[in-house]
Amino acid sequence: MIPIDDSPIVRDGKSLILAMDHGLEHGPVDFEDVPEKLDPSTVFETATHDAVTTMAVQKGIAEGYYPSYEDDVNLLLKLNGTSNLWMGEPDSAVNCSVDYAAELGADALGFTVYGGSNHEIEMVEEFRDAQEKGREYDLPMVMWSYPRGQGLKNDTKPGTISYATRLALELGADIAKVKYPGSKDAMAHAVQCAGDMNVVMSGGSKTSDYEFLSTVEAVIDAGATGLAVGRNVWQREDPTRLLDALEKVIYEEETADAALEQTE
Ligand SMILES: O=P(O)(O)OC[C@H]1O[C@](O)(COP(=O)(O)O)[C@@H](O)[C@@H]1O
Repeated sequence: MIPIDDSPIVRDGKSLILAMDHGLEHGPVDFEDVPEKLDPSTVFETATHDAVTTMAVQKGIAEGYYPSYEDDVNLLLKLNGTSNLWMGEPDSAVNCSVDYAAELGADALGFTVYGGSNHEIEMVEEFRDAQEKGREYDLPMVMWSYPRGQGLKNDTKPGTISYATRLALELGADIAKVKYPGSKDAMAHAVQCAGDMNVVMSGGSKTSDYEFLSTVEAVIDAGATGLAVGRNVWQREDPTRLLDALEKVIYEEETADAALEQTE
């Protein structure tokens, strides 16, 4: 773990990572209700909001669109990723080198590790190479720490999420991105297992404003340092309004109710 409070992807100790790698991970299905968002520029525009500390994309999106936004958006280059067409045990191809991510202007790196998969050993070794190379550029490493595989029937169980944050700490991540384990207490334990490393919650599929903000409130109360979110922001008709509210809950530690009231 390196000190990351001065990193551009951290604001007052917190982070809001806007993720838009879904075209690879899930396919065009996530854009069915918002076809205009198939144009990555629309999501880069959303990422210019002050609440967003960085935007996470794959190499092709960074190459094609980041040059127009490099003054206004911090780039998190997701180094690996897999399509939903892959039917084997969870695995993720390394799609971009750290050198090339740095050349593209990355401020941070992202890497998925599916602990518990039959491919865990190779993924962890690939993570090792990326993490150590990233240190040469002072690039913080965000681990998408997603225990998943044949042996894991429930990948959001409290014990599993606590294992996910601990695994990220021990392998040298600077931020662990994990699923919500279902309660504030379980999240607090996952944060405790991470030591001094930052922990952010993964957004998940779109829910109501109140439901989403209440979960974020619980996560911040539990000591997590923010969010890595995609669909719950850019699938909304008015992402700016939700980001205004998220800004209040994450950085000002306001309640979901207060944040919603102020952004109506
Ligand atoms: O593997 P899963 O659970 O389907 O989700 C993967 C997606 O979730 C994210 O980690 C976060 O995005 P969401 O907030 O939309 O869930 C993306 O980076 C990624 O594409």
